[in-house]
Amino acid sequence: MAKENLTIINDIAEVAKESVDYINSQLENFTPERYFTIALAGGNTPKKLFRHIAENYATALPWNRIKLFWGDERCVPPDINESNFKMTYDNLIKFIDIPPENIFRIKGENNPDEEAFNYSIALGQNLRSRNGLPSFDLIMLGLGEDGHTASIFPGRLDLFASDEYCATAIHPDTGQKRITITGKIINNAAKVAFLVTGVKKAKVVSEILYRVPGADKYPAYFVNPVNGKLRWILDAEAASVL
Ligand SMILES: O=C(O)[C@H](O)[C@@H](O)[C@H](O)[C@H](O)COP(=O)(O)O
Repeated sequence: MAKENLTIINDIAEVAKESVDYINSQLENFTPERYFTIALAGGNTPKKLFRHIAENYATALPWNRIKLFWGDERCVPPDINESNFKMTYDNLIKFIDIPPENIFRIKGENNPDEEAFNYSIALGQNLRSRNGLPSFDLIMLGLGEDGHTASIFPGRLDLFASDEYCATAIHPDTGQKRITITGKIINNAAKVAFLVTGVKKAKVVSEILYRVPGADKYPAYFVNPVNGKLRWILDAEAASVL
């Protein structure tokens, strides 16, 4: 892991400012009709980041030129707390002036197989094509203590070889049905940024970053954008055994 791909933060404000500056700098170089496409992470870690952006940068981004997607979603209705969409809505979307047509919710309440297919179509229709596959401008990923990312869990490394853009998955502990983008889509992004906090993630972060033997059991180990950039953004606790 090249050290320049690793940032240890003291405050989520650093990530918020860097994210806003990066998206604006990219949009400055895009043709006027081109959108910035981003796949957001779910879970709890993004909450503080989203809320900081909502409170400090709600008008600092041209939301009409940004399309929001998710890297994964739980197969639940969008109005319950388990929903990654609800988490994003409550902490970001409800505070920003983004056109509804720029929000591509994974409809987790629908039939998972059908929705995975429908979301794959949406990716193909809305993302730039690179290497013959849809390419996000930015994918934000979280990391589970078991080394999963998006909803690619241990034992499902086949989702890094799959030619599908999206797939269904099952949370190994809860049995919860999920829909996730696949490894090829993740690794076809222009930029992928892990945001990981907390001491509970420190061991898996260290094993992945230092490629220790056996770390290839972790799906996140295989995140390495073919033409893009990979960033690990950690707080001091998550970086505590590096
Ligand atoms: O739907 C999800 O839960 C996420 O996409 C998942 O990949 C998450 O990023 C990790 O499980 C970390 O979750 P926390 O941020 O809650 O630790």
